[in-house]
Amino acid sequence: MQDQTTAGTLFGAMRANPPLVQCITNFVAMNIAANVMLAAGASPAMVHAEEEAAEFAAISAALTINIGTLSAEWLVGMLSAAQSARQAGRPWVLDPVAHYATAFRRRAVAQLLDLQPTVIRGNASEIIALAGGISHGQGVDSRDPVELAEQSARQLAERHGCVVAVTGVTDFVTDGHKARRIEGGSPLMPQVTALGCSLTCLVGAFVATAPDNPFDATAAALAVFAVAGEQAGTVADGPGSFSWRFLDALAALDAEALTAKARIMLA
Ligand SMILES: Nc1ncnc2c1ncn2[C@@H]1O[C@H](COP(=O)(O)OP(=O)(O)OP(=O)(O)O)[C@@H](O)[C@H]1O
Ligand SMILES: Cc1ncsc1CCO
Ligand SMILES: [Mg+2]
Repeated sequence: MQDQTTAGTLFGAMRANPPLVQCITNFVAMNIAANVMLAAGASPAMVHAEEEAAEFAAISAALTINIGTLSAEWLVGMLSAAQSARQAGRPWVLDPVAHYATAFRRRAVAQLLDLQPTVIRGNASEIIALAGGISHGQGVDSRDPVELAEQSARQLAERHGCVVAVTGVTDFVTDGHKARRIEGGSPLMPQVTALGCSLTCLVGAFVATAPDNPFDATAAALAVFAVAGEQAGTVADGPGSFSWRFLDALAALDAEALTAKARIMLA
């Protein structure tokens, strides 16, 4: 029950003081991720240009970087923003979308990892490949179960001194020592594009709220998605209505309901 209470408390604190989160995400995710952040109670800003990304990171409470639709220009902005966040002592979250697919992405992720993300959030195929394992991912879509990525996540967390979250049917989060599984969500979630990217932004909002406790902050963000996703899934007719019902469920969720409904298990 302690983890559920912590998640509820962090959610309440985040909503009471909406953090400014700089989200460098992809063209597909930008709109849905901003709406997810607003519904959850955070304050997102999609700022990526190389001319201003670093300056903006210095005034943001957290930064999130997602390489979904990477270009050379965007990569310059990402690297300078991550450097700036580090210098300012702010947490930052990496979403290594399909990093295994091309040499350009692999190089970009290696450069970003050198800048020590606070949290890495990916699907199972991304996390397995990032730890050096053989994954079956196809483009941005996972083709591996979360259970197979758990050991990779623990290795990555130890190697990079960060929190690693793997999402899928049951999510997994670890800091290399402790670990939790978060149950919930809906099979409709992977049918709607960019919900994982949106979750990465929400992890940014939670680590902004609890920068000294990225493990519990990440678990809380995963629990918010698990509870809202499960609620939306029970009433949705398909991916279209799931999309708006999920936003409504997020907006209606509060700290008490999260504490009562979150299923965060020791792993
Ligand atoms: N089959 C499933 N059942 C329940 N929840 C799921 C399922 N698949 C994914 N989710 C949930 O969907 C959310 C997004 O996770 P997912 O692993 O699909 O991210 P992703 O592959 O990075 O997505 P994208 O790249 O489209 O943004 C998480 O909250 C996760 O728990
Ligand atoms: C579909 C898609 N293509 C690049 S990024 C993205 C969003 C899901 O990761
Ligand atoms: Mg993804």
